[in-house]
Amino acid sequence: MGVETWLLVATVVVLAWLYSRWRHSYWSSRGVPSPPALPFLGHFHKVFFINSRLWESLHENYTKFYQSSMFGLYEFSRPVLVTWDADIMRHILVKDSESFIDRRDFDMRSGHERDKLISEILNLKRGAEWKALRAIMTPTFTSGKIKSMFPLVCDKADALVKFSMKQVAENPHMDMKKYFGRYTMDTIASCAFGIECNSLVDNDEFTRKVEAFFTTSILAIFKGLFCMCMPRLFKLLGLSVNPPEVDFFADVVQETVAARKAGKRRGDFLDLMLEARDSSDDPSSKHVLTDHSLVAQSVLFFIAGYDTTASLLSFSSFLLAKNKDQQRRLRDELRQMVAEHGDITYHAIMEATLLDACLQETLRLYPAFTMIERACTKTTKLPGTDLTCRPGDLVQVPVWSLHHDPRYWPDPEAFIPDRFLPENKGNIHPFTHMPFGMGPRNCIAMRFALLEAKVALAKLLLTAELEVAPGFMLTLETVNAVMHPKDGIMLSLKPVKELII
Ligand code: HEM
Repeated sequence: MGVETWLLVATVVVLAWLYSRWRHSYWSSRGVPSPPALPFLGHFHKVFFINSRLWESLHENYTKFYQSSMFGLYEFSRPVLVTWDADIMRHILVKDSESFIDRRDFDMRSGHERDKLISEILNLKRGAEWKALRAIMTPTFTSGKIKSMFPLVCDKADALVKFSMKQVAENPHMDMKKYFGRYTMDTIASCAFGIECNSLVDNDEFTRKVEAFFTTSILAIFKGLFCMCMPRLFKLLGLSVNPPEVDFFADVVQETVAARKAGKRRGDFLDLMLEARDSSDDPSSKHVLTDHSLVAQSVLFFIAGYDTTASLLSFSSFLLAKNKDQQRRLRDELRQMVAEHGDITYHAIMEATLLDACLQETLRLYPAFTMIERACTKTTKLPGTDLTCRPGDLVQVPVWSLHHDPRYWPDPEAFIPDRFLPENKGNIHPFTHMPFGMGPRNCIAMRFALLEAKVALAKLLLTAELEVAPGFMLTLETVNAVMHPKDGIMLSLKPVKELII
C-alpha cells in the first residue's frame, strides 16, 4: 500500500474515532454520569446478551452512581438511561406509560418464516398493535379463568411429586430444576392447549426442544450479531435468528388449532383466546389476532411458561432446603390448611400467606428478569430533571439492584419471607419489588405462574423434606435475558413420614 492509502486509512480511522467520541458525549453534555465507554462499542460488550451475568455490571454502576439516581450507557452509539429514581420509574412504567409503551425493537430482518412468526409475539409487539393484542389476551388470564385451570394444575403437580419420589429410590441427589421444568412444560401444554406431552411420565421431547431457547450457544450469539450488522447478507443466506425448535412448537400448535376449528373445545387458554377474539366488540380483533398471530402467542406460552416458573420453583426449593426453620414453618401452614379445608383447594392456597411470602421473597432474591426496559414513543421531559427522552430512547430499571439494596431490604441477602407477610407489606418501598414488572406492560401471566408455583411447592413440601446436596453451590446465569440456576439445583428429598415431628 502506498503512503496515500495509509494516510487515507488513518484519516478515516481518526474521523470515525472522533465521531464515536462525540456520540459518547451525549450523557456528559446532559450532566448524567456514565462509566468509561470503549470507542465504537460503548458498553455493548458489558450489557448485551453476550454477558450472561448482566445484572452484575448494572449493579456495579448502580452502587457507584447511587446518589445520582441514574447513569447513562451506550450500546454502540445508542444512549440508554438506567434509572432507579422512584418518580421517574412511576412516570415511565405507570403514569405516562403511554409514552413508554414499547420495549426495544428486535428487528428480525432475516425475512425467514420462523423469525416472522416470533416477531408476532406479544412481548415484541409495539404501539397500537401491542395494545390491541394485549386487550384480546388479557381476559384469558383473569382470576376466574385461572381458577378453572386449578384441577389441571393439581394433576400435574401430583405427577411431579410422584415422579420425584420415584427418583428418590434411585438417586440420593437430584437436579430438581430438570423436574420442575418438566412440570411447567406439562402444565402449560395441558392448560394452554390440552396437549398431554407427558414429560413427567416417559417423554422429554418437549423439554429437550424448549431448552434450545435457554442454552447459551456461540452460534446463536454469532447469528444475532450477524443479523444485526449485515441484515442483507443474512437474509440472502436464508438464515434465521431463532432456533429450528420454533418449528416444532409451531407445528404442534397448528395441529391443535386445526382440531379446535373442527369443533373440539376444552376450555383451555387456546379456546379462551379464540373466544376472546370471536366475541370481541372490536371488528379489528380478527386482524389483530390472526391465525398466524395465534400460533405465535401459543409458541410464546411454551417458551415463557417453561423456564421462568421452573426457576422460581428451583430457587424457592433451594432457599427452603437451606433454611430449615422456614421450611418447617411453611409445612406447618400447609398442614393446617389441609386440616381446615380437607385438601389443597384453590381458595385455601390463595389464602396461604406464608406460602405467598416465601415465593415473593424468592423472587426478590432471584428475579427472572434482572432488568426491565421501556422504549420512549413520544418526546417527554422526565420529572424532576432537565432530561428529555426522544422516541426510540431506551430507559432501563435495574430490578436486581433494587431487590438487593440494603436501604430498602435490611440484611438483603438473607431469606426472610416475613417481609412479605400482610402485616409487613406496608413497609415495602414503592418500586423496589418488581419481579413481574410494573404497569400496563407487566407480566400478563403473573397469577397463573404464581398459582402453578404454589400448588407444586405445597404438594412437594407436604410429601418430602428438602435438603441441599452436599457440596452443591448455586451458580447463576442469564440466557435470553432470563436468570436461572446455571447447573440446576441439586437437592435430596426425604419422605416426610420418616420425620420425627
Ligand atoms: C415466575 C414466573 C414469571 C416471571 C417472574 C415473569 C416475569 C415477567 C416480567 C418481569 C415481564 C416483563 C414485565 C415488564 O416489562 O414490566 C414479563 C412479561 C411477560 N410474561 Fe412473564 N413471567 C413469568 C411467567 C410467565 C408465564 C408462565 C407466561 C405465559 C404463559 C408469561 C408471559 C409473559 C408475557 C406474554 C409477557 C409480555 C407482556 C407484554 O409485553 O404485554 N410469563 N414476565
